[in-house]
Amino acid sequence: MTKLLKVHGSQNQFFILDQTVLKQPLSDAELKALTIKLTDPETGLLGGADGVLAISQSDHPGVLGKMRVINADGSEASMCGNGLRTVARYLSEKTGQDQFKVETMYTDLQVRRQPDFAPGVPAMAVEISPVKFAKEDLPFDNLGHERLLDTLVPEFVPGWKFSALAVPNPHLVTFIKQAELTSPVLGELGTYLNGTNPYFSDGVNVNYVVIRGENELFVRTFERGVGFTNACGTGMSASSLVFALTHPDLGHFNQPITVFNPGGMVKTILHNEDHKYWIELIGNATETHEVEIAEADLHHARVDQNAAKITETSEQAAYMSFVDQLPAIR
Ligand SMILES: N[C@@H](CCC[C@H](N)C(=O)O)C(=O)O
Repeated sequence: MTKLLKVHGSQNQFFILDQTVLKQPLSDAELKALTIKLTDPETGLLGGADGVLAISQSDHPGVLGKMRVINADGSEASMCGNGLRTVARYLSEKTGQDQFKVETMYTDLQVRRQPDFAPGVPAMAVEISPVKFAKEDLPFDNLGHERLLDTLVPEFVPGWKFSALAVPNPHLVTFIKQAELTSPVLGELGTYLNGTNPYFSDGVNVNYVVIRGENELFVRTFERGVGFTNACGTGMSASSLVFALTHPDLGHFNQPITVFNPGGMVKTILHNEDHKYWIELIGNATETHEVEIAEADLHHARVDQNAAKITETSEQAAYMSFVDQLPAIR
């Protein structure tokens, strides 16, 4: 039997699959098929998830493992901030190390264990980088701009300003009013830019941001390959940076920024070193269930609830106590 973990960062939910413990690692096609099946809210396990985080060995010196991010629709993302925290915790507990690097699609990222966010809520800090604004790095096209930074884009929503950045997965950030958080426009724009469209050929994660005060935001994200999620770690990191660049009176570098989201809260810290931006993302890394399943079932994307042995941890109860004491997160 093989063990999968059901995990979340701000209730952005994933299954962790450690390919290094399998007799035969899943091929890319098997991984895609398994992800689509496992994450489906109807046919998946435990109500599905937003993606699968697959861990394999890294051959980079001093790096403890490699993380691949497979979105619920089977597409692959270059990074996942909430997911990286949970993979970092898993590798930390597997190896007994508290500070190390994890390989991701484009770069090796620093991670480190943090004091618990709240009683029973383990936390990790992860590096989000590199950060790029050029249109080729997202990519986007046909907008008449080389980059978007608080730029009116009437093609998206008349009167709304947008910023575009890769961290390194692609993000759009727009500041909206609290009352607009429930507008149908949010889902319509996310769906449009992640379907066939002349602007973002590879799709884009769309972050709707409400400024709550000094160093304080609320972010709702429509994720590429998924749809609306409870939270997006790279999205909250990208939104924090755009906040400080466009509202320097309210958003500050080198100080914790509190970012509320529909699934909870994280902290971000913005850095500008040698003219390069990077962001520290700090938040929970919660393991809610262990799933024991036959390796053959993983290879054949058979995720029958009855054929898997599922054990719940006590961590979700602790996480919900933490969320319950947060100021309104909607
Ligand atoms: N939820 C993630 C981002 C996952 C990838 C995203 N859907 C993409 O395709 O870029 C996060 O926490 O960063």
